[in-house]
Amino acid sequence: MEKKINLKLVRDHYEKEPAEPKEVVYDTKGLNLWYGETHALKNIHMDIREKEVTAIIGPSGCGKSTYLKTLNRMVELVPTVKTSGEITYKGKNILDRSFRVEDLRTKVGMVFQKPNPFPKSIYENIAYGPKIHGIKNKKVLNEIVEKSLRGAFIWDEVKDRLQDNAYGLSGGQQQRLCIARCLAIEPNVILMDEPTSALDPKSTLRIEELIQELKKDYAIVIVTHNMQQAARISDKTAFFLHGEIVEYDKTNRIFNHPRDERTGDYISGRFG
Ligand SMILES: Nc1ncnc2c1ncn2[C@@H]1O[C@H](COP(=O)(O)OP(=O)(O)OP(=O)(O)O)[C@@H](O)[C@H]1O
Repeated sequence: MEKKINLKLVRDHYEKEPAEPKEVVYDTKGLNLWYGETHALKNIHMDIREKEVTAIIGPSGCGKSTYLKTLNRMVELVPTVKTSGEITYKGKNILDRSFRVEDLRTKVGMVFQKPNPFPKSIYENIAYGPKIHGIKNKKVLNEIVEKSLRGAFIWDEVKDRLQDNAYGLSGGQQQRLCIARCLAIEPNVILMDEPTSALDPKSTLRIEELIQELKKDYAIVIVTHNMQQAARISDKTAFFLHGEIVEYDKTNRIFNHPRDERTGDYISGRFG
């Protein structure tokens, strides 16, 4: 017997899927990157949107960190690096030599695997960036420090010890301090390279909660080896393998209905 399709149900289903209204912050088109002879990124196409968490997953050496460091041009610190293709940030090609890297660094903050506070007071860690950008007024600096520490969920823990050295904080606190340091420059994007891999489960959970808050205001790109973390906190996931993107889609889709067998094998732990 012929099975009738209920068109109303089909329409309702698609209408529930919101169109993508969010602005594209980064658009990567045909990006290739070489470290000398090593072809580390191959024909990458990927857009990154505001107010979303984009996770990058894949086995060791597949190019995740390289891609992240290309987004703020940190990768150029390696002298043998060559690129082709383009990455536009708000419509401008950041790989173009005429694009001033300083302009990018004020809009794009980065958090690393190991917390890396400066060997200075908690207060100075936050005030440092704004001071470099010319803010001298003590009252304004105080406000920025408080707002940034509050934004990174760490104000209550440090408000009575702002002049203490940041090295006296726990690892999880140091990582939230580093996130607060990013917020102080009022970025649009926060890049995170395995930000919880050096933290205990409780501190990890706090950072994950913080990421969920931050995405209301920022585009967040996170490299993670932790599949549960990617599934819990990201809106979109890109699966990298041998320098290529195998699949890039909504996180739900990647984890529940991957289109490529290799994606399914990786997320279910069959390799990597
Ligand atoms: N500074 C460098 N000089 C030469 N080759 C490099 C350099 N950094 C990375 N590579 C190479 O580029 C490829 C991608 O490395 P990348 O660090 O981006 O991978 P990854 O997916 O982030 O790995 P992991 O999960 O282990 O951090 C690897 O083959 C790596 O050996």
